[in-house]
Amino acid sequence: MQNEKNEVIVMDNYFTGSKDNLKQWIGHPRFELIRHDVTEPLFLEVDHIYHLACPASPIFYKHNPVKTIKTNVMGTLNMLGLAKRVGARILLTSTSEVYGDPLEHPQTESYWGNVNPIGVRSCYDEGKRVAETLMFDYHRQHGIEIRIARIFNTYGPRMNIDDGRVVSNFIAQAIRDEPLTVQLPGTQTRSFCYVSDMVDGLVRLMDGEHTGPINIGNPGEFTMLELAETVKEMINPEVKIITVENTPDDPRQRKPDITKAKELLGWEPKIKLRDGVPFMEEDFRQRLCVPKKA
Ligand SMILES: O=c1ccn([C@@H]2O[C@H](COP(=O)(O)OP(=O)(O)O[C@H]3OC[C@@H](O)[C@H](O)[C@H]3O)[C@@H](O)[C@H]2O)c(=O)[nH]1
Repeated sequence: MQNEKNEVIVMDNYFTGSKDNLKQWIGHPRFELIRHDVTEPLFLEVDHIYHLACPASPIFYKHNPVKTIKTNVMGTLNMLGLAKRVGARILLTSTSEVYGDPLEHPQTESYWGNVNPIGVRSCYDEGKRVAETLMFDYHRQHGIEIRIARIFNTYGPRMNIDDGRVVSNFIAQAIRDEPLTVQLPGTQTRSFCYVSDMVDGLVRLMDGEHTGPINIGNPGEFTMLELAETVKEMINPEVKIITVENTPDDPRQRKPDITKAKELLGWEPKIKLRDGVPFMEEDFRQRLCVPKKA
């Protein structure tokens, strides 16, 4: 895929995305960039649609929950309408949040989840659940070719430094000599996937024969205290770790079962957290203009 001569059209409303991350492609003969909000219809001729639109950091998606659910419902309807009109294959990036606060561990794709329908996270987790429903209804009713990835926590260079998710927060805090803020109780777990592994999984899913849903995530599981200790040890052994209040409905555990991804896509993550953190540290140090201490 990477070396194919595809023409790529990127659509972004820049609510959380940045032009800076795209500037290297501007002017490329096979690249186009459109400022557009997915909640409005779009008419284009395409054969593959990667539907990734939606803020993914809890602080951003909770900032304007009505807009978040519109993005998931109207945005997905608009992209499915486009897929139907031009006969394109469409991939939805769903989320591990469809499992809510899971009572099964690790999470397999057949688990239906434990989700609060009226909570502060519902705009995102219920939004992505209805987006999955829309995908399957268009598939069954109109024969649209669909792919659904359930993405687990992902991190990597060029994330917004103030994104608010835990890996970027801890790395930025360690670089700035600020205490690492572990939200209570600190024993909650997450499994972190490096961005290049994630992209590889999404491309394999799009190009393969299986609709999904398929979990794409790294099964290496950490408590938030362990993550803070790891970042402290790797970036700034002097930094403090403090505990702070958590937010409602924070899932207590999360780890993908990736048997399906391995068997159906031949996909497995390659980069462990300890290998990925230094890449992100280097990028954040450059952007924050804080060189590594000698
Ligand atoms: O500074 C922080 C930020 C977060 N945390 C904790 O770290 C854990 C992870 O929180 P994040 O905000 O990074 O991400 P969450 O797991 O809550 O949500 C994410 O889940 C999977 C994706 O689909 C989405 O990107 C996002 O919704 C939570 O338990 C949170 O309480 C901290 O301890 N300190």
